[in-house]
Amino acid sequence: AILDILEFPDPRLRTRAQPVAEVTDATRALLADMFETMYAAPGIGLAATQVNIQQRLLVIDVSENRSEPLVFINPEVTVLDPELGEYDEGCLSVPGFYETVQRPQRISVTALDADGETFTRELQGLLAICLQHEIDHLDGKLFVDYLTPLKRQRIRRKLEKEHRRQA
Ligand SMILES: O=C(O)C[C@@H](Cc1ccccc1)C(=O)SCC(=O)c1ccccc1
Ligand SMILES: [Zn+2]
Repeated sequence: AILDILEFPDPRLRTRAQPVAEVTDATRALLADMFETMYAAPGIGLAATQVNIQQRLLVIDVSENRSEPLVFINPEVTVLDPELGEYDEGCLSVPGFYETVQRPQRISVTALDADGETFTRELQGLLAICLQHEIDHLDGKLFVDYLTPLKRQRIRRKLEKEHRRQA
């Protein structure tokens, strides 16, 4: 099913998600809905917080032909190279805005997969950037938090106006 994506400044986007205690069939059903929702948006990532599920799980597919789905449950990141890279990030919860954000370029991640198996993987480039963006969502953080207060306020005002118009 395609799930509703919460939009900034919805306060529910600011909650800190809880660790997944056990990966069950219900977890896998949620992951399937999140992939369907992400591909339909379209997006290259989606965190459970964005669909108002406060669990530490996320999906990513940065491949050109949308054929490399990745699942990260209870992800833990360590920075391998502190050098920062810039990328014009977008966010399905902040539709229509792309802003430059700096993040570490090379990281290692340890997480559970959809079978509940632990894995560790080194990531770089867009995949590393996207994973950090998704983990921020699980911590109640949005990419607009890295912008100046003035830019963030302008984006909030434009989206609030859009939401009023749709009401
Ligand atoms: O809100 C999200 O988490 C999804 C977001 C992920 C992301 C994009 C860029 C940098 C970091 C994280 C998006 O997917 S926004 C849409 C987007 O970037 C895109 C959509 C279709 C094709 C390619 C990119
Ligand atoms: Zn986002």
